[in-house]
Amino acid sequence: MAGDGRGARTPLLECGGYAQVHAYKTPAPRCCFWLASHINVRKCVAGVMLLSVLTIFFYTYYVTVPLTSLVWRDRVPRPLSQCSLLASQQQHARDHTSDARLRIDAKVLVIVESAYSRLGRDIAELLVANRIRYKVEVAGKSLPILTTLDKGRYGVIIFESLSKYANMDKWNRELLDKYCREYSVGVVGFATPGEESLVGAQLKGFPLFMHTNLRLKDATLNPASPVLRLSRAGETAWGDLPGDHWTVFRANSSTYEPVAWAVRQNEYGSGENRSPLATVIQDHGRLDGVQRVLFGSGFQFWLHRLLFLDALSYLSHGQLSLSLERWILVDIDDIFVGERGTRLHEEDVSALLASQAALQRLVSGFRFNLGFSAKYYHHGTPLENRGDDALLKNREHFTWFCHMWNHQQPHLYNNVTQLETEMMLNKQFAIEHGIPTNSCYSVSPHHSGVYPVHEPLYEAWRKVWDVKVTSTEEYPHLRPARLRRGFRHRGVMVLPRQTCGLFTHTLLLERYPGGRQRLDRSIQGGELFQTVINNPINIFMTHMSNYGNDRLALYTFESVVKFLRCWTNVRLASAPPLALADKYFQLRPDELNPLWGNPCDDIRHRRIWSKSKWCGSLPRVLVVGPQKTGSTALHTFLALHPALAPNLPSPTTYEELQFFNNHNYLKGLDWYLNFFPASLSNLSQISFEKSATYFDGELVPRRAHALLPTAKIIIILISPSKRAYSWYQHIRSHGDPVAKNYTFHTIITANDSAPKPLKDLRNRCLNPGKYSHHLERWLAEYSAHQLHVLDGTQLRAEPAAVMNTLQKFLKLTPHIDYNKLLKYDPKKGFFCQVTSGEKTKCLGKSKGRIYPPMEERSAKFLKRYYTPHNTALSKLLVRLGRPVPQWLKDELSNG
Ligand SMILES: Nc1ncnc2c1ncn2[C@@H]1O[C@H](COP(=O)(O)OS(=O)(=O)O)[C@@H](OP(=O)(O)O)[C@H]1O
Repeated sequence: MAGDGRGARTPLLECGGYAQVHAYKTPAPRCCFWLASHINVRKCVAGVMLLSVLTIFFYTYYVTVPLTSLVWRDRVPRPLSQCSLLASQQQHARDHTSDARLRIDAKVLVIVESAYSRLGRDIAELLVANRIRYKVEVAGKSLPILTTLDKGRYGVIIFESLSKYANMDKWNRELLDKYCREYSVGVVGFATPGEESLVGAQLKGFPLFMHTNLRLKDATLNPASPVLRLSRAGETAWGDLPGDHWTVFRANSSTYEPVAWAVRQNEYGSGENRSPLATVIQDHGRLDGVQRVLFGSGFQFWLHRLLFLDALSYLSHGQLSLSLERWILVDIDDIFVGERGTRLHEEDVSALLASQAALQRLVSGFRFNLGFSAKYYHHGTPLENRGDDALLKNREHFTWFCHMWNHQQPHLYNNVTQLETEMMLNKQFAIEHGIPTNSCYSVSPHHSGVYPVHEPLYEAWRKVWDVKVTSTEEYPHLRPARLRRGFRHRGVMVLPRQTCGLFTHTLLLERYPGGRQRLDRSIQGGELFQTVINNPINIFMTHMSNYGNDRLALYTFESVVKFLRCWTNVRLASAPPLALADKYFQLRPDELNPLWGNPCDDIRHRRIWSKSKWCGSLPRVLVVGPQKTGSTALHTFLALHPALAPNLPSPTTYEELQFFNNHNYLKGLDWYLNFFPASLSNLSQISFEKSATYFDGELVPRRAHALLPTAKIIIILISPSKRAYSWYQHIRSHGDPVAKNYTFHTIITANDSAPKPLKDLRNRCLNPGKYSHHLERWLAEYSAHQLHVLDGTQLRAEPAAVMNTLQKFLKLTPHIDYNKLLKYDPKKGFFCQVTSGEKTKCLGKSKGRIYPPMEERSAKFLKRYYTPHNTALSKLLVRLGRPVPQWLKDELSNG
C-alpha cells in the first residue's frame, strides 16, 4: 500500500501535463484512476465544505457588501421637513419677566391627586429635567404653608386635577386666591378624564364651560397668546391627537383666551368650515385677580410639555423662564472602526458635508465632531478605504477628537504607561495625517474608565492629549437620563451625554428597533425633541456606521433640528467641547464637585471598572463624631472586636481618613479604597471608619450616603459646652495661634464685630455642638434605624455597658464581654485596654488631658447659648424613640 501511495505522485504531475496536450484524446484514464483511488467520500465532503466557506467569505466581502450598500444608498430617507415656517426668520420670543415677582421663591407647588398618579409623576419628572425646584403635596383637606415671613414660597401652583381645584372647600380656596393675588402667583390646572361625558358643563365657580371625553385632531397654537415663549405658533400638528378623553373649553368672558386649539376627529372640511375648539386656555384673571392656564389633557400630547413650560414661565413673571439657547454637539465616534460593509464610502462623506452645511444654516457654528481610532484606518473594503481617505481629505471641515487607538476599554489597562503608549500611537497618526490634536476633548469606548473613575485614564489623557473635557452617560447612573450630571476630576470636566436613539448597530431606518414610526415620533415632539428642549447643552453620541448605509443619523439630526425650528423659538447653536464645558459649569456650578457612588452597586459600572478594584471591604459602619466626645476611645474599643476591622491608618491623619468632609474627597474614590484593601478584613468581618469631623460637615451626610447607603452611623454626644471647652484645649495644645491669644471666654462670647479669625474660631468651637441641626441633616439622608446616638459620658464611665448596646445595634457576632477587655486605670483616670495580666494600654496624652475647669461665667453663657439646640435635640430623640441622656436632662434642668 505504501508503495502504491508513493508511486501515485508522479502520475499526478503527468496528469496535468497530459491533459493539456491531449485534451481531445483519451480523457486521462490514469489521472481519473488516481483521483478515484485517492479521494474518499470524507475528503470529498470536506473539500466541498471548504469551497463553500471560501465562496461565502468571498461573496460576503467582495460581492454582497458593495451590492447591498448600493441598495441601501438608494433608499436614503429624506429628512422630515413639512413645515411652512422653515423658510421664515425666527422671531423674537416673548420676555415674561416683570418686577412683580420679587417676593416669591422660584419654586412650584404641585398638588397631585395621589402619590402614584401618572400625570403628577410626569409633571415632577419634567420639572426635574429642567432643574425647576418643586414640592409635591397630595390634595387633601388643608393647604401646605404658603409663606415664610413676608415671602411667598411658591411662584406657581399646579393642580394635577382641575376638578380638585375647582371643588376645593371655600375656606382653602379663599386662602389660596388671597395668596395668589397678594404675591401674583398663577395656577396651572389639568382637566383629567372623568367617567361621565360632559357637554357644556360649567367649571364650578368659573364662567367657563367644558366638553369632555372628545377625540381631537390637528392642533394649532394661538399666535397672539402671551403665554407662548418656547413654543412657536404658525404650524399645525396634523393628525389625531393622542387619547380619547380630551376636554375643550368654551367661555363667554373676555378673561379667557385660547392658547391652543384642535378640531374634532370626525369633523371634515377645511379652513373656516372647521370649528376650532380651545384645548388649552388662559385666564387673564380679569374677574378675580388670579391668572391661570388650563389644559384639556395631560402630557401624552408632546406639545403640552412645551406649553406647560411656557405656562410656568408666564405665570411666574419670568422667574421660571428657561433660557432659549440650546447647544448641540454631535460626536461621531468610531471613525475608522466600523465593520467592513458598514463603513463610509466617498459619497457618504460628501453627504456628511452636505448635511453639515444644511445644519449650519439652522444651528450656528455646527460641525460634526469626529472621534477616531487610527488602528483601523483602511480596514474596510476598497470602496470604504476611499471613504477613510475622503474623511481625511476634508478633515478641516470637521472638528476631531481622539478615541482609543485600538478601541480598547481603558479600564482594562492597569498601567498608565501602556495607556500612554497606545494614546501616543493615535496621536502620531493624527500628526502624520494633519488631524488637529488640540480639541482637549476625548471620549472613552463604552464610557470605560470615565465613571467609575479609572485614574490611569485621567492621567494618560492629561499627559498625552491634554484632555480637559469628556462626556459620559454613566454619571451618576445611565437611567433615568434626566438625572445625569456633570463633574470635574483631576482637571477633566465630565459632561453628561444624551442619547438620540442611534447606536452602533442602528444602521437602517427601515430596520429601526420598533419601526421607523418610533424614531419619527421621537423626532416629532417625542424623546429626542424633548431632550433638546430640556437640556441647554446636548452632547449626542453617534457612530460612524450611522452615517453610512442609509445615513440614518443625517436623517435624524436634520429632521429634529427642522422640527425644533418649526415648533419652537429656541436658538440652536454649536461650539467646540471645551467651550461647551465652560458654559455647562457656568450654568451648573453646583455640579463641579463629584458625588462618588459605589461602583459595585451597579452592574453596568462594575463592567467598566478595573477588575483589580475591590469595593467589598468598604466600611459598613461610620463613627462620625463630633470631635472631643470620646470618638478615639470608641474607635479603639470597636477595633478590639473580632467581627470588626478598621481602615488602614493614614500617614497624615492616623486612624481618621477625613474623606467625606475635606479635600481628600476630591482625590477620588481610589484614594479612599486604598485604605480598605481586600486583605483588610476576612469575609466575616465588617470594616469601619471613624472621623470625628464628619458629624458637622455640611456635605458629609450626602456624600456618605451616596457611597455607603446601607452603612450604620454612630454619633457620640456629650454636653456641648464640655465638648466646646475640650476642643479649645485641644487646638490650644496644638499651637493654634488664635486660641493661644484668646481666653476660652473671649472666643465663645465674640460677637459679629470681632476680628474675622476670632469669629471663625468661635464658629468652629460652637457650631458642632448644635447637635439637633446636624442630626437632622444626617436624618435627611439616612433612615433613623441606621443611626445610633451614643451617650459619650456613659461611654467614659461605663464603656462595657455602652459597647454591649452597640454590639446589639450592629448585630455583631460573637457577642463580646467588654468587661474582660477594658479596665479602669486610676492613673489615667479612664478605662483602658487590658493587655497581659494586670497591665493596661491607655490612649495617648492628647486624650484625657488635664486642664483647669471651665470658668463659671463661660459655663453659664454656654448653657444659655445651647438651650434652644438642646431642647430641639431632646424633642428629636423623643420623636425617634431614643433615650434622653442624663447630661442632656442636666443641661435642660434649671439648676
Ligand atoms: N477611655 C478614654 N480614654 C481617654 N479619653 C477618653 C476616654 N473615654 C472618653 N474620653 C474622652 O475623649 C476625649 C477626646 O475625644 P475624641 O477622641 O473624640 O477627640 S478627637 O476629636 O478625636 O480629637 C477626651 O477629652 P479630653 O478629656 O478633653 O482630653 C476624653 O475626655
